Amino acid sequence: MDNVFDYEDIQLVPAKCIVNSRSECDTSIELGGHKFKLPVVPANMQTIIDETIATQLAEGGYFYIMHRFNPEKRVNFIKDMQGRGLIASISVGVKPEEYTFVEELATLGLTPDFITIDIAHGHSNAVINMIQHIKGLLPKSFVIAGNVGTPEAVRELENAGADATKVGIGPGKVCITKIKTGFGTGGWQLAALRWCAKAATKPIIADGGIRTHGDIAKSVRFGASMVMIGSLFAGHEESPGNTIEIDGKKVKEYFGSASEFQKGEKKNVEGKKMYVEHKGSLNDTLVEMQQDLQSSISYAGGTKLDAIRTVDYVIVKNSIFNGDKVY
Ligand SMILES: NC(=O)C1=CN([C@@H]2O[C@H](COP(=O)(O)OP(=O)(O)OC[C@H]3O[C@@H](n4cnc5c(N)ncnc54)[C@H](OP(=O)(O)O)[C@@H]3O)[C@@H](O)[C@H]2O)C=CC1
Ligand SMILES: Nc1nc2c(ncn2[C@@H]2O[C@H](COP(=O)(O)O)[C@@H](O)[C@H]2O)c(=O)[nH]1
Repeated sequence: MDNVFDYEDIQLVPAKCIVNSRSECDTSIELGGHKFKLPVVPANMQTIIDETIATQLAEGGYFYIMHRFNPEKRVNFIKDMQGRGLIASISVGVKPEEYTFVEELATLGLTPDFITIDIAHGHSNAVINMIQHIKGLLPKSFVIAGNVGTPEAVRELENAGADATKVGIGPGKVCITKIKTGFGTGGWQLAALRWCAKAATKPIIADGGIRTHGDIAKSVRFGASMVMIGSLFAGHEESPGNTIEIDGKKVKEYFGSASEFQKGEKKNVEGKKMYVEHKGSLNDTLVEMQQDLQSSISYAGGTKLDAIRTVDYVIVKNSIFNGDKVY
């Protein structure tokens, strides 16, 4: 791979505007036969989403993926969501008990609309076997598999039956994989996304490294159908993390799914905890994201997300912000 770059190194080039108002621009996206308001999904992490937020998002027309860290709650969660006519979107791992869980769902006649296989190193037989297990027992569930960082991995997971793949090894804000292992797409996530998207025949979800709303448009430009975001969604009133005060300022915790705070032990730790500024309501952020993305579409010279996919771009090597703070 040559010519690597990340979000900060790229600017999209404006094209002639064809709308009179940004409100004419449509940010919606289709995934798995469902239409969602934004190509954005909050990370399936314990300090980002819980059952209440999942319900709020589904009712509001947004995509969501529930995390897998309260495994015993999943059956009732699926029943509850589908009982209300909402999509059921859950996560699984690859350990033996997760195979049993998928069998239990099939026996109960429960088909989640979306199942995400949430594993650090998704290019593995463990994930391929789980994709095949789910597809054998729950063929109507839309399976998202990951995480990966290479075209080979995308092809293998797609060939195994995955309906979408999730790209991003190590670019996350609370990730320490790159430091502890020396591997990953941290620092070149956007280029890795482009590399993977060229090989993909099914949707790609870009995961990790989004620091500004403009990064969502850049992800779409380089091949993402959907963008998974953790840190920008941390710290809201509704966010599950604990709130504390530091120097008189309210902050909320955000920790990695492979951190010792999640695992309850110091074994194979590849995540850390941080505190983020308290941000107000989640809905306000979603509305602002939508407005910013509508503006991106207008700069792309179109009325729909697809307009962004073909815009020109320039590489400006870390100079976009010219030393300024982002906000
Ligand atoms: N996107 C990213 O960059 C990363 C995300 N994470 C997140 O952390 C959470 C925990 O992930 P994960 O540890 O995979 O899940 P689990 O702790 O559920 O581990 C799943 C299984 O995979 C094995 N495993 C984990 N990592 C590797 C590896 N590098 N090579 C071989 N086998 C492995 C584990 O065994 P054993 O533990 O014995 O090795 C275990 O049997 C997930 O939510 C994941 O999304 C974690 C790191 C990177
Ligand atoms: N290496 C690790 N990556 C992790 C961990 N927990 C979550 N994640 C990944 O980060 C993104 C969110 O990234 P952000 O930049 O938007 O904050 C999330 O979706 C996971 O893929 C972890 O412990 N270690």
